[in-house]
Amino acid sequence: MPHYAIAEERRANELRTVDRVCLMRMVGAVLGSIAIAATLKAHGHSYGGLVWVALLLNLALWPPMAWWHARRSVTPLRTERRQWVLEGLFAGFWIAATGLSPVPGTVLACVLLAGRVASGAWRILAGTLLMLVIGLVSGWLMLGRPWWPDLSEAGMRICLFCLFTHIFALSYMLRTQLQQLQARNELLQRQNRTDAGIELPNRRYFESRLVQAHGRFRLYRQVASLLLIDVDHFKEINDRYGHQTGDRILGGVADILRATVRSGDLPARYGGDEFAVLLINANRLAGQYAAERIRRMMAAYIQQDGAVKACTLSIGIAEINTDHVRVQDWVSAADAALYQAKAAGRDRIVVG
Ligand SMILES: Nc1nc2c(ncn2[C@@H]2O[C@H](COP(=O)(O)OP(=O)(O)OP(=O)(O)O)[C@@H](O)[C@H]2O)c(=O)[nH]1
Repeated sequence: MPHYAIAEERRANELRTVDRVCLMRMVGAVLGSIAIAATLKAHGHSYGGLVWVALLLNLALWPPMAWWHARRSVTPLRTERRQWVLEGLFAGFWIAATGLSPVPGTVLACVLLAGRVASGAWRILAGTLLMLVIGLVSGWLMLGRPWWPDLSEAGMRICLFCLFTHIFALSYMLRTQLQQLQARNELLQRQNRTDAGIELPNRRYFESRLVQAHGRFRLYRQVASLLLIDVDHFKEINDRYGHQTGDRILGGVADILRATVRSGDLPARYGGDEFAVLLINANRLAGQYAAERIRRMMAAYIQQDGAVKACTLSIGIAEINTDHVRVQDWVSAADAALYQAKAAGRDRIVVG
């Protein structure tokens, strides 16, 4: 992937995170404002209207402003983290404004800190806590040291409702994120074991399955056969008809392999113009039938495609046996059979 594409993908990921954070910020701002309003309504007459205006601005302006600022930034996540720290100041102020009342204070602290803890950004968390203390102390002094330890039952209920809703919303968001991460992980795993050109399993994955089949034979004597398949004179096909035609023929071989094997078996691209098939519960005779089917289908495909005059396959087969102490011994046996098929004139099957 070119460098600029990686940078673009990273930015797109960061913007998605900014959107998610903004959503949680809006939820937190609404719930926090409800808890603050419930407390102010009971105690905050001394402040006058200014504190309500500040609350309204904090609720209505801050989340969209923070979102807009982060999205416009060259480094959206870094900007977002700075905003997280700044929010500590706001929360500290509101904890002071609610007279250090423990219940709304807990709601505000939870709304502020839970997301930071979930993201594991410990330095940001430390910065946020510092700002919270600064906001709390300066706000408390500025507002005349309000001290309202008691809260009405109705206020308490509202605050508990806000706390519950926030925990619920955060859990739901984390669950959604986890699901997306799992889906992405599965996609990466699939890509990691697939040959991108022709959508067949790649050699690395194939070899891991060979190891399993070898282990099952040694433990339970479960028989298996390995087919190594090579396109004959493929270099000539490339040279004569061009690489695009060559690629199409390789795609055709892949389709044939996919169509021939049973569900438990595994076809793979072994490298270049070489393919492999692992046949589970198949002895050499079953392997030979499968190989013949593949050769017949290849002949039909070449005739139907019409792009090249002739293109054949050589196939070496090895059924696993007790001489194959290592997996490599089994592969070497199939390789030797393939070599014999080539040496004997190609377009044939040799059972090792
Ligand atoms: N078009 C195309 N060609 C490929 C690809 N991978 C490998 N090749 C070509 O496949 C050819 C393989 O040639 P060899 O295996 O050396 O020999 P061959 O011509 O097939 O002859 P024999 O195997 O001896 O019958 C090389 O020319 C590679 O460049 C691919 O993905 N697409």
